[in-house]
Amino acid sequence: MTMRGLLVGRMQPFHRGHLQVIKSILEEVDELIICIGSAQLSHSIRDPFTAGERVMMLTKALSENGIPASRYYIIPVQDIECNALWVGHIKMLTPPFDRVYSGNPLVQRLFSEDGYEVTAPPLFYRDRYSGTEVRRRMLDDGDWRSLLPESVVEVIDEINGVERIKHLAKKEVSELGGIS
Ligand SMILES: Nc1ncnc2c1ncn2[C@@H]1O[C@H](COP(=O)(O)OP(=O)(O)OP(=O)(O)O)[C@@H](O)[C@H]1O
Ligand SMILES: NC(=O)c1ccc[n+]([C@@H]2O[C@H](COP(=O)(O)O)[C@@H](O)[C@H]2O)c1
Repeated sequence: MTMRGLLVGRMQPFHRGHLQVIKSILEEVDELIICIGSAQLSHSIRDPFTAGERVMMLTKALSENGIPASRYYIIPVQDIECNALWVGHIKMLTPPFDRVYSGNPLVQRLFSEDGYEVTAPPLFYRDRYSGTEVRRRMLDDGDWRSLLPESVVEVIDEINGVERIKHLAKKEVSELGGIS
C-alpha cells in the first residue's frame, strides 16, 4: 500500500529548512502532499508571495534537488473561517494521506483530534532557516540568498520580490509631504 504524508506550510518563501524536512519525510513515506497554506494571502510583509509564485518556488527547488515529481503533490489551500472544519477542507483538496507532519500546535491539534498520526519533524538550523529570518534579511539588505535553494533565488529575482517587500514596508507619505 502507498504510504502518503502531508506537510502544510505558508512557504513565504520556500527555504532550505523546508527542503531538508521534505527530503527527510520522503525517507519515511512513498509520497508527500505539500500544502501551500494561506493561499489567498500575498503582497504583505508576512506573506509577500502569491500561491502561484510559491508553486513555482517549490516545483523548481524540488526538481533542482533531483526529487522526482512522482513523489509529491503541491496543493495550494486557502484559509477558512472555522478551525473545526479545516481538516475536512484539506481532505477535500488532497489525495488521501496516512500521516501529518507539522510543528504548528494548531495544525497538530486539529489533525490529531480527527484521528491522524501527527509527527513534529526536527527543525534544521532554525535560527537561520525560517521564513521570518529570510524576510527580515530581505528588508535589511542582509544575506537572504544563502538561506534559499538557488532556484528559489532565481524566482524571487524574476518577480522582483525584494523590491516588492521593501515597497510594502514603506510608510505612506501624505499629500503634505509628511510621513504618516
Ligand atoms: N528550519 C526548518 N527545518 C525543518 N523544518 C522546518 C524548518 N522551518 C520550517 N519547517 C517546517 O515547515 C513547516 C511550515 O513552515 P512555514 O512555512 O511556516 O515556515 P517558517 O519558516 O516557520 O515560516 P515563518 O517564519 O514565515 O512563520 C513547519 O511546521 C515545519 O514543520
Ligand atoms: N482555519 C484555517 O484556515 C486554518 C487552521 C489551521 C492552519 N491553517 C493554515 O495552515 C498553515 C500552517 O502553516 P504554518 O505552520 O506555516 O503556520 C497556515 O497557512 C495556516 O493559516 C489554517
